[in-house]
Amino acid sequence: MPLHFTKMHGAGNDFVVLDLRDGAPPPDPATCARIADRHMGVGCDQLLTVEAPREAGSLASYRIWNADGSPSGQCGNGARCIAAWLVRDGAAPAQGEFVIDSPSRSHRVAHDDEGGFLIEMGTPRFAPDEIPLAGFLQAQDDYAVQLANGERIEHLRFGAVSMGNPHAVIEVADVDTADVARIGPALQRHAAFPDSANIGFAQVLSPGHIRLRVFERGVGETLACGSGACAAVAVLAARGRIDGEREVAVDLPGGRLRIRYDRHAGTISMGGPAAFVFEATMQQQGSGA
Ligand SMILES: N[C@H](CCC[C@H](N)C(=O)O)C(=O)O
Repeated sequence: MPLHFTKMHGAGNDFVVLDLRDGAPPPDPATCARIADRHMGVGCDQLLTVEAPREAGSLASYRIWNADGSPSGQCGNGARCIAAWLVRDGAAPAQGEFVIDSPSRSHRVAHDDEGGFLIEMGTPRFAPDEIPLAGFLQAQDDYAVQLANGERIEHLRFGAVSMGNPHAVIEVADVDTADVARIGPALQRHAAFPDSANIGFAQVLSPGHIRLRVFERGVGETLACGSGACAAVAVLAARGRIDGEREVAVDLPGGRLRIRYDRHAGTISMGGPAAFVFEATMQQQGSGA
């Protein structure tokens, strides 16, 4: 049965969006992975489904599957693309605010003045059992684990937080030379992260400006990670390395996201772009594809 989809991206983090508001079941994880495959399928970092609202006052809900078929509780760039998709569909207002809900919480959405969206991303959770982070009882600004690096053992320091999905944040002197491809998967596989994690590598340029690269759970390094940008600001603000009270510019390889951490309310909001790339219909691949 042909499958209609919309290809979108948020700062280069790309998505296949399916409209399942009629109640049709989402593709199983193996089919999600086949759709996400950049050679045998459409190709995307995540697959997003638009579904009926789960919370009162919400216009729609969305769910998230990574390129390997694994589900996630949050996708910041995906939230902006779902918002843009609903506005273009006429299901959300072209001005003013509205609410959508992800697997982890409801999100108030507003239009920004650059054609993108501001998304309330919720409260960062630092307690180890909320991340989850194993082997630590109390929330810390700084954790340390040992990683095997060939014959050597290296000590890695990081911050950790949940934005509805698990994140580690490693502060580096220069994101361009950070060993993302080795340290990212090694820390994901560490016993400290029983559900794996998205691994951010953050370089502080000033109290209001950071650079970030993210090795995402279920994908690998992406051009941008919205929840990762929120996680980096939360961890760095908790350490006093940036001024979370004002808007922080987070420059990722695919573009800039604007993050504000209201320490009094304890909530984080994210602003950034959402782009449509194409609409298409794919033949549902049978077995052997
Ligand atoms: N890989 C993430 C989901 C997508 C997050 C990212 N694309 C974003 O914009 O937040 C996870 O497994 O938790």
